[in-house]
Amino acid sequence: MALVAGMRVGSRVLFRPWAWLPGAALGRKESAARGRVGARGFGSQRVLVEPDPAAGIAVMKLKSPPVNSLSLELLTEFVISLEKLENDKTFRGIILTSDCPGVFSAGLDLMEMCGKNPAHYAEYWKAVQELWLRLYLSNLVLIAAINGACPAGGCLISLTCDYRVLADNPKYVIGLNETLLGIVAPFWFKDTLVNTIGHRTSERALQLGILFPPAEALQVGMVDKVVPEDQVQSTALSVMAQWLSIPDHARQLTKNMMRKATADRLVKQRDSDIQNFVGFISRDSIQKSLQVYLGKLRQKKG
Ligand SMILES: CCCCC/C=C\C/C=C\CC/C=C/CC(=O)SCCNC(=O)CCNC(=O)[C@H](O)C(C)(C)COP(=O)(O)OP(=O)(O)OC[C@H]1O[C@@H](n2cnc3c(N)ncnc32)[C@H](O)[C@@H]1OP(=O)(O)O
Repeated sequence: MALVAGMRVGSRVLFRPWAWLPGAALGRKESAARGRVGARGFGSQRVLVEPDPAAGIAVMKLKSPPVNSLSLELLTEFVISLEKLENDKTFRGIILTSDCPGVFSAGLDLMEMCGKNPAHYAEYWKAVQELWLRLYLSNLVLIAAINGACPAGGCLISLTCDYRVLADNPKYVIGLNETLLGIVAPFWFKDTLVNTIGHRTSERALQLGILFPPAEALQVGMVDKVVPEDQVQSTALSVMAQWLSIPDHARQLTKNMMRKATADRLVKQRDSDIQNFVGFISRDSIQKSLQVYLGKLRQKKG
C-alpha cells in the first residue's frame, strides 16, 4: 500500500486529516462511546443516527429543538457521531438533515457567544473549527437534505457537504447572513462559500448577508437541487446512490485534492483564528449588536 501525504491508499479509509490536529483527541468517556455502529440506530440526545448498513449509508438528524442552534453540546455530539461513522467501514455516506420542523439549523448558538468569558468563547470556537474541519475533509459522501431554514452556521454545515438538496418552501432561506447581525464571517466560512458559488457572487452575498430563497439559491449554485418538500429525503437517497457508484478511493482522493488547501489554511492558524474570534466577540459593540439581534428574534413572536 502506498502512502500519499499521510493517506493510506488501498484501504477504504484513506485519510484522517484530524488525527494530527491539536485538540482533536476525544476524552476517555467519548472514546468509550465509539465502536461499530451496526444495524441498530444510535446517536445521542441531539444527534439521531439511523444506519442502513446494507446500503452503506446513515441518515443523521440534528435534533436540538427548537432550531438546532449549534450549542457546544450539539457540536460535540455531532463530531462524536461523525467519527463513529467514519471509523466504521460499513459506511460510505451520510445524509445530513434536521429533525426540527421548518429549520435545518439556525447556525451558531447566539447564547454561546453572548455574555460569556473569553475561555468559554475560545472553547466554543475550537469546537466550531473542529466540526468544520471534520465535515469538510470527510471521507464519506455527505449529502445535505435541507428541510428547513438554513442561515449562517447552518448554511456553513450544508456547504461542507458534497451535494445539497433544498425543500421548495419560501421560508427555507439559505446563506451566510452574519453581516445582518453586525458580525463578520471568518475567512474559512468565506472560503467555503467562494469554493461553492464563486468569488463575485460570494462577495455580494456576504456583504449584504443575503438569505436566498430556494429558486435563487439554486440559481447561484448555493444548492444543487430544489424539490418539493416531501421529496427531499428520496432525492437525497437517489443522489447518494449516484455518488456511491464511484469507487471510493478515486472519489476520496479527488475530494481531498479539491479541499485540502482550504482546510490547511485554517489548520495552519487555528490558534490565531481562535484569538481573533475571542477578541472580536468580546468587544462591547459586538456584544451589543448580538443582544439587539436576539431581542429582535424574541420580539418577532410577541
Ligand atoms: C476584522 C476582524 C474579523 C474577525 C472575525 C473573527 C471571527 C468572526 C466572528 C464572529 C463570527 C461568528 C459567526 C457566526 C455565525 C452564526 O451562525 S451566527 C447565528 C446566525 N443565525 C441566525 O441569524 C438565525 C437566527 N434565527 C432565525 O432566523 C430563526 O430563529 C429561524 C432559524 C428562521 C427559525 O424561525 P422560527 O420562527 O421557527 O423560530 P424563532 O425565531 O421563534 O426561534 C425560536 C427560539 O430560538 C431562538 N434562536 C433562534 N436562532 C437562534 C440562534 N442562532 N442561537 C440561539 N437561539 C436562537 C429564538 O431566539 C427563539 O428563542 P425564544 O424566544 O427564547 O423561544
